[in-house]
Amino acid sequence: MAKQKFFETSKPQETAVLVAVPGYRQTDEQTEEYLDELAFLAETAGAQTLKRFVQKLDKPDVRTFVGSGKLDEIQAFVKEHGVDMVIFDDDLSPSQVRNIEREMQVKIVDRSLLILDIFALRAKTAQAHAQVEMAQYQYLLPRLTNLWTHLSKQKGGIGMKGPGETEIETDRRIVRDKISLLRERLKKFEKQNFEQRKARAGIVRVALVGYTNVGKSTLMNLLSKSEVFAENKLFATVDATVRKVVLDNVPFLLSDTVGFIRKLPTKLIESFKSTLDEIREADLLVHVVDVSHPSFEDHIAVVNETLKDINSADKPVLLVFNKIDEYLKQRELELQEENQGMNEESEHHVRPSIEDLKATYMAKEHAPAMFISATDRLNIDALREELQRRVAEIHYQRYPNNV
Ligand SMILES: Nc1nc2c(ncn2[C@@H]2O[C@H](COP(=O)(O)OP(=O)(O)OP(=O)(O)O)[C@@H](O)[C@H]2O)c(=O)[nH]1
Ligand SMILES: [Mg+2]
Repeated sequence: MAKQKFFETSKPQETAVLVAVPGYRQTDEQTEEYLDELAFLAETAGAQTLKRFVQKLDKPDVRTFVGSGKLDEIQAFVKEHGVDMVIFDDDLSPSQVRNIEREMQVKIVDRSLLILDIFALRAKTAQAHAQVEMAQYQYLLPRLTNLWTHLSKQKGGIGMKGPGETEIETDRRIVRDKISLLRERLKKFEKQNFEQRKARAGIVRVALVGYTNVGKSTLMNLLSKSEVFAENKLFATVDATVRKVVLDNVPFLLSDTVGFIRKLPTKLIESFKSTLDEIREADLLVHVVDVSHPSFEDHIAVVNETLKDINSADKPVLLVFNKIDEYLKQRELELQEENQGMNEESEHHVRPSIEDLKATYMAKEHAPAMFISATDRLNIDALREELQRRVAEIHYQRYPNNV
């Protein structure tokens, strides 16, 4: 494993261009933000973004996703700069991939493939590896093309770290066999998980959920004094981690889970069944939000939608706004700019104070919302207290006599 990592990082960085086809209702600001996120995903996977292409269309082109004029424009740039891959902000149909590949003769990567690639890099346990591999095979099955096979052998790199080049080049039947084999392996893991969960029966379970890169693992480490990998990249965590935490004599299990992201197909998330089970079986969800992110409200909506998709929308939630250190820093800058009259003509405005935000969210959710900084340890005691209060409540509801 370590050896392979070393090999990957020592490779020259791959280059990419990004392509988005926003509908007419999407604002330019949103499009830019979404592309920022896609560039961050590409960077996490190890590719440097050289240019972004945007084409506003009612609906993506059925054949080639973008119109033929745009395709020519992209191709000219790709040729001129020797770009390694074209990354699309949406999922492409197998035939779209084939058509675009035929024209461009470079790697075509869509959003799911990029995310799967990051998952493959990040998976640590045998179970997570098997889950990612399963998702990759399912993704690849309808997309096995000659060019793909050819390129993967030649180039390797992003989108090609998949289930091994040798398998891709063989026919679909072998891939299908591989899928059934993995399914059997995953079943065994699930049986083990089930046994583990039986052993944990009775103890209150809390799951950290949220958009990717919001600070779930950092908070997990802080609350459970463990050492889960946290880093400023997307999807640092792919495996579920569970730790026992005791707050003022009240024990509970805390689990860290894979982050959510917009446009993540539920089918793809579904292959992370063990992580999702941690969420589905939790008594309380701690929804962590990166309040310093300009689109944090969109992120909250994405997480709520995803929770709905995995049938976990009706669970009690404690909303935790993290990174207030960064939020306050940004606000300070905005206030300074305002005082200096620097942003009169721009639409830039100062974000609300933490107190105002708190009032808004508490009114909206009818429940306490916490505002913390996991790295600067701000309001962590208050969070611990609230967490303990909520856990104790659940515990006593379940065991009324055990006071
Ligand atoms: N400024 C600031 N940064 C933070 C805070 N909490 C976490 N971070 C940083 O945010 C980045 C992401 O943190 P993680 O804990 O890996 O986030 P995560 O939600 O587990 O991310 P995934 O596992 O990728 O979904 C890291 O660089 C952290 O150091 C905070 O309170 N303030
Ligand atoms: Mg994490």
